[in-house]
Amino acid sequence: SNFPPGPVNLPFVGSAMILDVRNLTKSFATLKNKYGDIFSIYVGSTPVVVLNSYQVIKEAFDRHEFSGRPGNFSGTFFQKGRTGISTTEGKHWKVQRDFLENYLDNLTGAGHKAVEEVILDETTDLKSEFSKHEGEPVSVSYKTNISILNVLWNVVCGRKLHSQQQEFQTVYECIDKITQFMSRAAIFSFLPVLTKLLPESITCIERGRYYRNRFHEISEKWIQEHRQDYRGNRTGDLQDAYIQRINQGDDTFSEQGLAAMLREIFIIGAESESVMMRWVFRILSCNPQVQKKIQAELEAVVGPKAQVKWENKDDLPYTMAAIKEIQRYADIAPTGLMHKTMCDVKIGGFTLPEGTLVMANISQCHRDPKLWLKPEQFYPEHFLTQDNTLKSVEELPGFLPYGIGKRACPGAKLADMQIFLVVSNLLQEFSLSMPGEDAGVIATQFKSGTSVLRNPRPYRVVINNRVSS
Ligand code: HEM
Repeated sequence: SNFPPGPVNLPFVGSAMILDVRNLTKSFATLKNKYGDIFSIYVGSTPVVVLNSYQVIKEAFDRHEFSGRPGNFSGTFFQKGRTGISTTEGKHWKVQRDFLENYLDNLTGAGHKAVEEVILDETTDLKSEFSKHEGEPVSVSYKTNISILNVLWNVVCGRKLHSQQQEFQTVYECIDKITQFMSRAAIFSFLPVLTKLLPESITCIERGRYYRNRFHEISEKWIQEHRQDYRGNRTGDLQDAYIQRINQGDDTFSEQGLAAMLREIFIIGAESESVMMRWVFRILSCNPQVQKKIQAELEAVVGPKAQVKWENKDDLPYTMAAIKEIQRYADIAPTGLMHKTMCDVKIGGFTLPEGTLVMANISQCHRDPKLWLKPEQFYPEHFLTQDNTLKSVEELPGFLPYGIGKRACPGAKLADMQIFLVVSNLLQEFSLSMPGEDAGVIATQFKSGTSVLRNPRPYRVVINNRVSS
């Protein structure tokens, strides 16, 4: 009876008639004006509570009571059930998540040199690929995806794969097809009956299942190979560290759990990084003045030839501000992943029963005129103080590219490091521009959806060597 208010719930379609499903955040803005920061909508017959301001999102997601996860169709489909981190909750989720978070914190913290070397190595390969196509309009996705996959491969398997190798190509194809399928299938979480009613040509479930099964076989094969290599005294990569926990008999650690974690890293991690890099290249190529400022700063601080290192970031406030502004402006996960209440909870004067689905309107935070001077524009100065130093996290409420609280992305530091090293080292050598016929409109392919990443509209970029041009 004390449930958050919202628009009318119609049989079968829920609130769909009044929501613009291709631009959910626009509909949420209208509903926020009518109902306030906390309201509810119905997706099919399922109520979903939507949180619409930084304050309520932070208040909720910092609390364990909001750390549940619904067993949604896409997540459980690709994992063949609820396993790993993103689809589990309670003790299993906490232990598995702590393991990944600690592992990645160590990797990107004091001992970050090893992973930095791997990223820099990939950046060098990327630069030589770009050199081959100087002056031509090119699509950068495939090339950047190779370096993203190779870095993740190194983290989990301790080795690099050549992009020409069959195994690499198979993994690439599986990730591509599975993520495409999951984004299309998000609606089945709320209307599972559609999987029975619609023909395969629309649901594509058979195809999704085929790639899902192939990826399961591959992840299980990696573990068998690692097991055969492992002598109990090597803690080089993530699999070694995880196998050590299995051998110790630690609760919730198993080969199946490791396989699920590997799939999650490659599906959630690689795809998020890939989408973010697509925005990086698009936004930078449309903003030559910002590139010039980054290049001037790099030249003054690091010099024209020396490789930019992670430790340089503290002396490069403008470069860091531009990268953060890309993350805000791109707003790749407008509603993040859905949460669920673990018990009956109270928030903002409302009562949410145990098991209520909760969605954060992250776009609202990234576009809030109370938090950002020019919310609809790309403006790196959002992240700088008046003295041109980088603002601290405390000065940036509403900046949530990785979510917030108990479920915030455990891969954030690794992704930040990779974006910084790629952007800074590339811009030192190259400038990015738009092909002549490109009008420079920065737009999304689809405005937004539920648990779906926002991609930029397909584009090409011209890469010019700064010395030769
Ligand atoms: C630019 C890159 C990335 C972005 C923007 C991003 C963003 C996000 C967001 C918004 C969430 C949902 C948070 C929530 O549920 O409230 C999330 C969850 C997650 N991310 Fe990332 N992510 C990125 C890269 C990565 C990488 C590289 C990895 C792994 C190495 C990773 C692994 C995960 C996992 C396992 C979860 C689920 C956490 C949980 O349920 O406790 N992500 N990410």
